[in-house]
Amino acid sequence: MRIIVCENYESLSKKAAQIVGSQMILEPKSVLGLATGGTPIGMYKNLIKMYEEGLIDFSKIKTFNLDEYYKLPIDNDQSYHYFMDENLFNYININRENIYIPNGMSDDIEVECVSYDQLIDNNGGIDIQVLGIGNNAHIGFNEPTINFKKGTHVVTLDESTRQANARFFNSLDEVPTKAITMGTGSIFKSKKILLLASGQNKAEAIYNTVYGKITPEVPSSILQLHKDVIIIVDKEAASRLNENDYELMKEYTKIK
Ligand SMILES: N[C@@H]1[C@@H](O)[C@H](O)[C@@H](COP(=O)(O)O)O[C@@H]1O
Repeated sequence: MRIIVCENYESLSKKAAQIVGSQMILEPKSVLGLATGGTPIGMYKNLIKMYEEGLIDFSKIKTFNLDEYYKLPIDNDQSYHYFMDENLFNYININRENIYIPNGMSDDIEVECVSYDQLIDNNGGIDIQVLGIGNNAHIGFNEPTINFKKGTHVVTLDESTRQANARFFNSLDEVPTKAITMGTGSIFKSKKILLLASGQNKAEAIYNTVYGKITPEVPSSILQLHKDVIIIVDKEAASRLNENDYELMKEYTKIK
């Protein structure tokens, strides 16, 4: 596990985009695993900027998103399909056929789950998976539970997750109660994992991710066993980590 602590959210976002961008430059046919939530928005802004400057090209890139709400129409402005269009896909030269997001509207959700994992495998697996983290240490929508789920599945959202995500909806009642998510197993199979966290409210989840017991009650703790994980956090999210365990990236605050 490599931990990079950035001065603030802005430098964290730049650093994350540089890591994803360098993967794309080295392998223009990369398969990217993408995340939603507030945290990766800054990284997406930086990737769009890098694309506009001609540094990176999405024409041969494939993307797989982690999750989607269950039975929320994709044209709803809170769906993750909508989020991805608004925050990345509408501004880059990605081929729409290369975008994969779980279909929470599927009439046969079991088939949807199995085929999503097969699609990832058939495309050679994910080269770099971007993750945010919930306050309760969920990754994707893998909530704290009694066993790590292997593949893509439907999950009932924790009340705390619904409350945290209610800020994007008009009211808590509108937040779906279920979601479809890649399993911790599907996430773990990614060749490289980039976990992003910003703010004091993520400090405990990051502490438990790095030092905690590996348990499905802290879904992100499984990352301790992965061979290539980079955690990028700002100072607030890193506030409970031991300084000897991380690299401080002061210089990234100076990049324009
Ligand atoms: N399913 C997403 C997660 O993938 C994300 O990591 C989490 C944290 O979101 P935020 O970055 O807004 O704190 O929110 C949602 O629950």
